Amino acid sequence: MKPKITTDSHLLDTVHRHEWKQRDAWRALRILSEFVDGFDNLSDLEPAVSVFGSARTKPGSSEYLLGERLGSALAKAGFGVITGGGPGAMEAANRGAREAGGVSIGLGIELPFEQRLNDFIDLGMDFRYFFVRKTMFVKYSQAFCVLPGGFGTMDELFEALTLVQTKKITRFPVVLLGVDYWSGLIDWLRDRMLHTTKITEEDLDLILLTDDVDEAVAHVIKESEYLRDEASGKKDV
Ligand SMILES: CC(C)=CCNc1ncnc2c1ncn2[C@@H]1O[C@H](COP(=O)(O)O)[C@@H](O)[C@H]1O
Repeated sequence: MKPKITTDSHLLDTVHRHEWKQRDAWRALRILSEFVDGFDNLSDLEPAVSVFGSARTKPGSSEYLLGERLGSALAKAGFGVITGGGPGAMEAANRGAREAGGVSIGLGIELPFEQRLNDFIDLGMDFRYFFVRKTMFVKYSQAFCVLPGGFGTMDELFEALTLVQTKKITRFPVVLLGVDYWSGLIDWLRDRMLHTTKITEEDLDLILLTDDVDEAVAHVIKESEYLRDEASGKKDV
C-alpha cells in the first residue's frame, strides 16, 4: 500500500519545492499554531518526565514490563509521564503511569499509516510536525528516560544530549534503561567518540545507564532538586 502523504512530508519535499513556495509561507502559520496549541495545553503541567522507547515493543515482553514499572515509579514519585502516545514502550509507560494514579500524557504524531493514541492517556495531543513535538518533550519535562528503541528513540536521545552539551538546557538528566540493550552503544561512545576526542568525558557523564527503575527515578529526583535549588538561588549556576 502506498503510504499516505503527511503534512511533514510536504514541508520536507525537496523535489517540488518551487511549487510549494506559496503554500510554504502559509504552512509557517500552521507550524506557529501548532506551537501555540502545545504551549496552551502543556504549560500548566505538573513536573513531568518524558519516556521514549520502541513503538514495536510487544505487550507482556520484559521491555514492556520495564516500561510499565518505570511509568508507575515516576507517577508514584509525583511526575507526570509524557510519551509519544504510540504503541509499544510508549503505551507501557503511559499504562504504568495511569495505573499508579499519575498523569499520563501522549504527544502523538501524524504518520503515513493509520495511527491513534494508545488507550492509557489522560492528556493527549496530535502533532503534524516532528520538530514541534520534540520541542514540547524538552520544554515540558524535567528529564528523559529512554527504553530500548530504534531510530526514533535514538533521535530523541541524541537531541537531548546535544542540547545539554551545547548548554541550551542545563543538567537535564538522561537515563538509559536496559543495560544489555544499551551497553554496546555506550561502549562505542567511549571507545570511538571519546577515544577520538569527538566528545568529552563530561559529555558521557550526562548519561545514567541502569536496569533499576528505582535508581532511575532517584537520579531524576536528585537532579530536579538541584535544578530547583539553582533556580531559587540556593546554588550557584
Ligand atoms: C508500529 C509503529 C511503527 C508505530 C509508530 N507509531 C508511533 N507513534 C508515536 N510515536 C512514534 C511512533 N513511532 C516512532 N515514534 C517516536 O519515536 C520513538 C520510537 O521510535 P522507534 O520505534 O524507536 O524507532 C518514540 O519515542 C516516539 O516519540
